[in-house]
Amino acid sequence: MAQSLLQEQLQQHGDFLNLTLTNPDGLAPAQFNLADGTVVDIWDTGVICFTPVGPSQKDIVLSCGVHGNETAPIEICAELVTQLLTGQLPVKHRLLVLFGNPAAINAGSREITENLNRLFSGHHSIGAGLINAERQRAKALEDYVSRFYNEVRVTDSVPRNRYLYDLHTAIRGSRFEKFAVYPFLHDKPWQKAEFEFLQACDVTTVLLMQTPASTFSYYASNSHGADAFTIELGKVQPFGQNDMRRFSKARAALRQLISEDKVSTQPFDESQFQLYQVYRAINKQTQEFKLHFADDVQNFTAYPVGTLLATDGDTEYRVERDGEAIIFPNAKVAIGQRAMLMVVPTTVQHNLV
Ligand SMILES: O=C(O)CCC(=O)N[C@@H](CCC(=O)O)C(=O)O
Ligand SMILES: [Zn+2]
Repeated sequence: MAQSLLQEQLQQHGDFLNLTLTNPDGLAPAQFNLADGTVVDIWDTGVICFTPVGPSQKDIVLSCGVHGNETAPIEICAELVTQLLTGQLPVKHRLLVLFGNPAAINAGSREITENLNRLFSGHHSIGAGLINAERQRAKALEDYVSRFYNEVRVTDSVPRNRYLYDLHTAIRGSRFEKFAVYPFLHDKPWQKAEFEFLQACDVTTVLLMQTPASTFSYYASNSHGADAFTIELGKVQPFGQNDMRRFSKARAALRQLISEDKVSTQPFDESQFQLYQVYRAINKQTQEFKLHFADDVQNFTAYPVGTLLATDGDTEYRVERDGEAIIFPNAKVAIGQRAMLMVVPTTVQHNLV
């Protein structure tokens, strides 16, 4: 499509998601300006960057569709991009929006060949000779994020803070409908301001990780020093079946984050949060891995000590500690990957700024 026609269509209808899904394998780079001077750069399919005219103190990355069937975050990001492109929402800070895995979104599936969210921090290149679309996309997404954060602008007098919010929905229901995963910070302190932002998004359950991971949020946090999170906004639903009212606070907070200097937040009060840390990760070792509870058991369900949770061949996994709760149980993962996390309540008082 000619660039002028593309620009006209995008500014009229703002349907970047449609453009992405009709070109899942790639899109030629394009650049144009919005009426207020904001520069719009399309870097690839599902990759769109907004640069405001004035100085910017924040570099914000919003991602969705890293798992193709997690539709609510895709609808939330598509709505934001539409509002920006059609001039309904001004952009105050530099913003990169990523629709992670367009082919999987088209297929309505979590992944095509491999779980994209296990391929970051270079994991896309581990395993000689293994090349597939998800590995290529993981590498490309890393490169786009690096390019975005490292861009030099003479108009910016202070260093810009980096953020990445990777939006997901979970396979199961959850005792706490919305929750965030705070990647391992290697002893750096957790950020009060980030808990406050999460609360503004209606997210008051946070899982504090204690080890590196191959996820997108850990990559942004560890490789770029971004305040980064995986945010689970609810349960997976097909397109059109999400009750968007359930995300009104998150949508409003994201709009404010993008278009205003400050997001309206409440001062951090730990008693308003449910904080967890990982007690142990259970990885799938064999094809016989089996969960011993029903598919409708919710994330953060705790069982009495001794309860059989899973078997993997001859290995039995039973509850070891009072309060130990399940999260992300999935028997269908590839061998060697995380099949379930066991989490326990914790506190952040000792390492918070
Ligand atoms: O519900 C599930 O089992 C998975 C939902 C999901 O995609 N979660 C993310 C969490 C990423 C993280 O640990 O930061 C994932 O598994 O990739
Ligand atoms: Zn996901």
